[in-house]
Amino acid sequence: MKATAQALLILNGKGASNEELREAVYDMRAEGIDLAVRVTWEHGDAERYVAEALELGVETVIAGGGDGTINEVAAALASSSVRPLPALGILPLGTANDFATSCNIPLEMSAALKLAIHGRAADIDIACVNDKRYFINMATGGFGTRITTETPEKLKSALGGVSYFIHGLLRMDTLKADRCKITGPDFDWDGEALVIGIGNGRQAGGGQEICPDALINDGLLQLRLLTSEELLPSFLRSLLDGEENKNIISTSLPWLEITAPHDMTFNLDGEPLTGTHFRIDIVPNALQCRLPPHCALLG
Ligand SMILES: Nc1ncnc2c1ncn2[C@@H]1O[C@H](COP(=O)(O)OP(=O)(O)OP(=O)(O)O)[C@@H](O)[C@H]1O
Ligand SMILES: [Mg+2]
Repeated sequence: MKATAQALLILNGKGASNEELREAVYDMRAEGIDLAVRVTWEHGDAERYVAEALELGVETVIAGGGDGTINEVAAALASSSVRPLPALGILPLGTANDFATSCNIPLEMSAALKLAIHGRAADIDIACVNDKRYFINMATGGFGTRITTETPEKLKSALGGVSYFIHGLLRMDTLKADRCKITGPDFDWDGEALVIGIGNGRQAGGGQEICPDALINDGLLQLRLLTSEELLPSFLRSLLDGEENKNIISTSLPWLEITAPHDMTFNLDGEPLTGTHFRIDIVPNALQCRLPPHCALLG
């Protein structure tokens, strides 16, 4: 008979040398938890390990990494037809950890691993893009996109989440508005957008609350648009002051479509997708995720 693991941890190779994690894994095993660990080297590895986890029939698949790693694991689970699906656990080991932080998941390894294995699983939504890609946290276009795709690896590891913000400010000269059309149920907008945030979760770019009203279990996406009549410095100021800004359009929708005359790049949980047409649908209750009882993103 095949031995079954209770949990499989899919660890982004960038976090493989973390000693605190190693101890937390050994402690968990000492408690009798059958916890297997797999380490990724590049994009695509996580998907194969999710397939292995489904084959093993584990109760929990744990994504150890940043938003990109959570994205790969969540997408592989959401696109599977296996039922029941294992629950998703999260170990924050990325640079910004926007999803984990906004879900109040502890950053300390042993507490995070305990939650990932023993925590209560809540139904959560995921967003599907063009029927093939997914995001669990946020899709950003415009300014935010350039920040996250162009922040050099070295700056990222030296400064952590703050580096996105600083680097973004340094590159303000390269900022261009994207002309596009956005439609959804009872929603129609056409114009120049500086920043487009589509949130299942709330924050991106290392702690910036782009979609402050988003919930991960309401069956909706919060769309926030900064139109280009606004100058960026005053936008940043209004973000800091929490003021209402007349050039920010905000609405919540179960789906939306974006079309642009030229290629636009969206960042899906920090990983880029370029095209001229994006159809984004929320998939309600697509996954079960082990979250703290005080998770701010559960409605
Ligand atoms: N061993 C590895 N070394 C470097 N990159 C890897 C490795 N394994 C996977 N990757 C890549 O890492 C990216 C995901 O990184 P992830 O988002 O988890 O961390 P991060 O970007 O540092 O954190 P955050 O998104 O929270 O800022 C994916 O593009 C994936 O292909
Ligand atoms: Mg990332």
